[in-house]
Formats: sequence, structure tokens, C-alpha cells
Amino acid sequence: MDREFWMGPSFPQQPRELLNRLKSYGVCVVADALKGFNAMNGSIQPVVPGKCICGCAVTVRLHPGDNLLLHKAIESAQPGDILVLDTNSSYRRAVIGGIMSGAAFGKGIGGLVVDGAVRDVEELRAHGWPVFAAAVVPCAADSDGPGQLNHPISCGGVPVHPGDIILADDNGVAVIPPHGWSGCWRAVKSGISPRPAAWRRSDRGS
Ligand SMILES: O=C([O-])CC(=O)C(=O)O
Ligand SMILES: [Mg+2]
Repeated sequence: MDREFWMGPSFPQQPRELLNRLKSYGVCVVADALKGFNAMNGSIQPVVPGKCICGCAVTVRLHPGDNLLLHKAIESAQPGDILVLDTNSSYRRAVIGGIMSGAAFGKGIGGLVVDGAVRDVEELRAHGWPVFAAAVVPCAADSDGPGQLNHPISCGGVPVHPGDIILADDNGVAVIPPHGWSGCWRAVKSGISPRPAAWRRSDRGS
């Protein structure tokens, strides 16, 4: 297979009940539980304010100024998945706008997190589509490739692996690896109640 169009395997889905529980905590509580690891930096902002999303990451690495692999990701993602895009810090060309977002959200994709640029913001806002991005620009991207789908990427300054849980709201974006190390994951699994202040105090041992 051509490594420049490398597509990784699909990943196990997480139970909706667990994703809803994370959503009820919100990003600030989860970022505290992650102890500052794996929260994206402030370059990634909500394009459509007031949205909260939680789902599994389909990771997409794009060639700067190109969106070919994003078309493939929209085709292959499952309902509820969140497309997380690494554009190699390319902010001059919009990799998605109203038409492609319509295709993505029309098939039930849960959200878009773009370390790069988008356009057609009035359309995104009119539909209330949950899009988080680093920039808004008017120029479209090419669709020639190369690129990679479901391969580890960097987005908002943190690593994102296929199948990581993405939680995003107006405060930012947290990435929760579903394997082990984070207190957040253990707390969520063991069913801690969503009381942010109490959790923060006990988590710090005070
Ligand atoms: O067509 C594109 O490449 C991006 C765009 O404007 C859209 O999705 O509407
Ligand atoms: Mg457009």
C-alpha cells in the first residue's frame, strides 16, 4: 500500500452511556482530572459557540492546503465519530466549508476539530454544526492528497490516536485515551458523580 495514503484499522466504539457521562462533566472538569495532559491549546476555538460534543476520534492528517483524505474520512466514519484534523499547521486554505460539513453531519458525524482553517462560517452557524478550528479563511483547499487516515496525529498541541475520546465545549477540547493511565478514565469508569467542585478537591488530595 502507498504509505502516503495510509489508512489505519478501525477502532472499538465506546458505550454511548460513557460518552454522555463525560459530556455531563464538561471539558474543564475532565482537563483537571487529566492533570493538564491532553487538553488542546487555545489555538482551537469553537466556530459555532454553545456546543458540547463527545465521541471517538477519527484522525486525519492532511497535506498542507489539501483535503483529499478528509473526503475519505467523511465517507468511512461511523455516526457519532469526531473527525480530528492535523493540517500540518496550514492556515491559508479552508479544508472544509458548508457543503462538506453538510455531508459529514448529514451522515451523523458528531463533530469536527480542525487544527487548520475552515470557511462558510455563516452556514455552519445557521445549521448549528459543532465545528472547532484554529482559523477561518475564505480560500478553498485542493483535493489531491497525499494524506493519512486513522494514524496518530498532533492537534492543538497534543497527540491524538484513532479511537481516543474527544470532549469539546466552549472551554476547549480534551483528548481522553481509553487505555489506563489517566485518573479521569478511572473516575469515569468507576462512576464518580458529576459534581465538579467536589471532584476537584478530592482529586487534589485536600
Ligand atoms: O468545497 C470545499 O473544498 C470546501 C467548501 O467550501 C465546502 O465544503 O463548502
Ligand atoms: Mg463552500
